[in-house]
Amino acid sequence: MGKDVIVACDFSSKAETLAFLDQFSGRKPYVKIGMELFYAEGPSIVREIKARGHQIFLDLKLHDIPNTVKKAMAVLSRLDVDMINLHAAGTRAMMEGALEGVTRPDGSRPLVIAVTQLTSTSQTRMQEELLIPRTMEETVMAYAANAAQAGLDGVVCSPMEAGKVHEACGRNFVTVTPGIRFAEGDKGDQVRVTTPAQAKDLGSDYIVVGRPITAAADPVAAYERCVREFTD
Ligand SMILES: O=C(O)c1cc(=O)[nH]c(=O)n1[C@@H]1O[C@H](COP(=O)(O)O)[C@@H](O)[C@H]1O
Repeated sequence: MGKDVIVACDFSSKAETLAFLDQFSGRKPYVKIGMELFYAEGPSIVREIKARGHQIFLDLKLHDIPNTVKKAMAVLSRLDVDMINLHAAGTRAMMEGALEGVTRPDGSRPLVIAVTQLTSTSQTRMQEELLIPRTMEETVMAYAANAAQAGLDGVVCSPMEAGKVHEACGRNFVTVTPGIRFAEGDKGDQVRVTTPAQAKDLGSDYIVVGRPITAAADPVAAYERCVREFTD
């Protein structure tokens, strides 16, 4: 399962995104389309990038009452994406609704994964601002257990928690891990951060990498460095 680098295409226009992807010439990186690009361009950007031969993680982080999420997922299921996410904090009922909604009439569906605690959240902020009186690891593990119980395929977490998630939920339960920086890189707003090589050693299935690739002087070289560090 996995062992791939997903490139977060956090751009605000189709033109910028396609120009970015064109630099990869023959290569077809796994692409994440998030809120910025989806809100700017709508479903057509998903179809266009899919038609170019990329696998797509649609990252809209749904979080609402179960019925609303189920209906939204049913609409999104018409897009041929490979992975889609929602917030585990929406509870098991919401996650079960999402799974039902995203399953197409022929039984097929993308991988459905739940965001546990954002990689930009520290344990201190989680405890003091979100009033969750547990350790980060306990919280991520509890959310992962809920996601597994709801029938989801995996979670978004930091590489630091990936090993424990696999121990508790099984090797096939997918860990998708943002918060990736090169050793010399700037953390920016990320808090729970590792390098691609550390993510590999910690057992992540997929790493999600945005600015270390998109803002690099040579994005293709940065992508290739991620692939080398994560998969070699
Ligand atoms: O669901 C996500 O993809 C996600 C979850 C999370 O906990 N942390 C996180 O950074 N992300 C996304 O992963 C990407 C990370 O981007 P960079 O920080 O630029 O590498 C962004 O598109 C975030 O929206």
